[in-house]
Amino acid sequence: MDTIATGSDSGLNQINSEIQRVFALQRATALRLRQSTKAERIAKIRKLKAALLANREAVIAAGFADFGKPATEVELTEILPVIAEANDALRKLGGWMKPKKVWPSRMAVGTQGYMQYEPKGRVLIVAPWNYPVNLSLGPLVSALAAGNAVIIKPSEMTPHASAVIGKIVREVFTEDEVALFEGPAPVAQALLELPFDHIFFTGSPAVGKIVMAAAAKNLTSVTLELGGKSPTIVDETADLNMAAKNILWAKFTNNGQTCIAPDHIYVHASVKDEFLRHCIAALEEAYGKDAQQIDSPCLARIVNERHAERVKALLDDATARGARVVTGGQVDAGQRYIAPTLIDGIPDDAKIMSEEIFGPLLPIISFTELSTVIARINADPKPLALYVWSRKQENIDKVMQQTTSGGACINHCVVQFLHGNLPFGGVNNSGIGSGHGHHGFLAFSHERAVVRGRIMLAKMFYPPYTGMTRRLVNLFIKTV
Ligand SMILES: NC(=O)c1ccc[n+]([C@@H]2O[C@H](COP(=O)([O-])OP(=O)(O)OC[C@H]3O[C@@H](n4cnc5c(N)ncnc54)[C@H](O)[C@@H]3O)[C@@H](O)[C@H]2O)c1
Repeated sequence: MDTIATGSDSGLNQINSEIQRVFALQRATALRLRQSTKAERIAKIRKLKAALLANREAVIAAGFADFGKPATEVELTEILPVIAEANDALRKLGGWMKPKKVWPSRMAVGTQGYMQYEPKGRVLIVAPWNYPVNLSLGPLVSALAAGNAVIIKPSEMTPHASAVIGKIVREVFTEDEVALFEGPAPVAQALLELPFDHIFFTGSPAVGKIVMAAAAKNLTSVTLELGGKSPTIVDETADLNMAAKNILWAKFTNNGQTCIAPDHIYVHASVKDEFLRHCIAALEEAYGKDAQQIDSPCLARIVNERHAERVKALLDDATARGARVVTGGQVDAGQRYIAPTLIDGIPDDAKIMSEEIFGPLLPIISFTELSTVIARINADPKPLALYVWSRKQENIDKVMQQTTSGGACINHCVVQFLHGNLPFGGVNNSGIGSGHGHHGFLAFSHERAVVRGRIMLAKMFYPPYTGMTRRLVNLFIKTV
């Protein structure tokens, strides 16, 4: 599929007919997979895992070729999460697949009820570029665990990663089981016209809306894993050294191009200077002093020129409006490099305060009243993640009870993604539904409600309706 040039109308027509052919082919497979056993699904996940490990060096090379990503970071953020997802499914799939019995409710006395987990059928996974392997193959594990036929559309922005993902998929699966179509947005749009049984999309809220609108035409269910601005709060009681190190690790891994990276920091005014000193020390320890950082082997690059310009424009806009660069700020357009940058004194109307940054810029905003921070967070679209650093339970409770976000960490950042027993997802603008572990299995399954009749109490309500029927209904209304 990747050999077809998608830039021309004829290329797009060709890929469109390929998409239709594979989608039609997957119909029979999806029907057959309804009866797939635990052993069959496990065999597929094992093969996928083995192929990923066998292609480990190629994945590392792709990460470097696409955006200069350090090998350790590729292993930590691209390979390890998929292996963890696969191992979790391998260990627990039997339990997940087993029908779950429920007690009869009062209205259903005399019956036996259970939930049966069925594969949704033919599912589409659309992935972004920032963790291309993790966010294609992670959901693929869940889709296979649930017994689906799958089409994957990776991002066109990381072509080397897409090529490796395609190679792995073709090594392990026949196209009726799992197929992959590379290409730009029109390829995704051609896929979105098809009546898939589920779409699992990871990307921006703007494209998420396009996906949901397209899905609505076929009443296809969606999981939308989106982005946004994830706020981080550091109060006056926080362990500033630990907070600085952890926040900067979470922010500058992948050069800030992480959906759950701390987007901006609210720090209590009384500890701001000390926190900044810890941040500068932590940056120097991780990447060297300001001018040396460009040569650090631990910093990835911005994915392409367009994004490098977008991030630089956010920085320029903020400084033009009076913001101060605390550290960083160096730009090397040729290398798509922007230094890890802390910015202070940003006016509220700066673009960086409303757009998802998705790059190595970290605004630091001081506060004196926690309630004003909470009000600001609640005035913005609901974030994907929220982080609070504090040793005061009252403050933690206040933040956790008065705000919302897809996920949250207290005295930690980003590890909610790695916690396989928690649902990973957003809320409204940052996403709909969730993935990972059992929640990923459920996203790709239909939870079918089944009732088996035993004692036929419903006959009390059969017509012809008599005074007795009416009295029984009234009795139920009072007692149910
Ligand atoms: N919630 C999460 O798990 C998560 C993870 C990673 C990234 N993200 C978010 O993803 C965004 C960055 O990734 P991106 O730039 O690749 O996102 P994107 O929305 O631009 O693209 C995602 C996918 O959608 C496709 N696409 C682009 N335009 C389309 C269109 N008009 N119609 C149909 N499909 C289209 C792309 O080809 C790509 O495969 C950020 O907002 C980030 O926060 C979220």
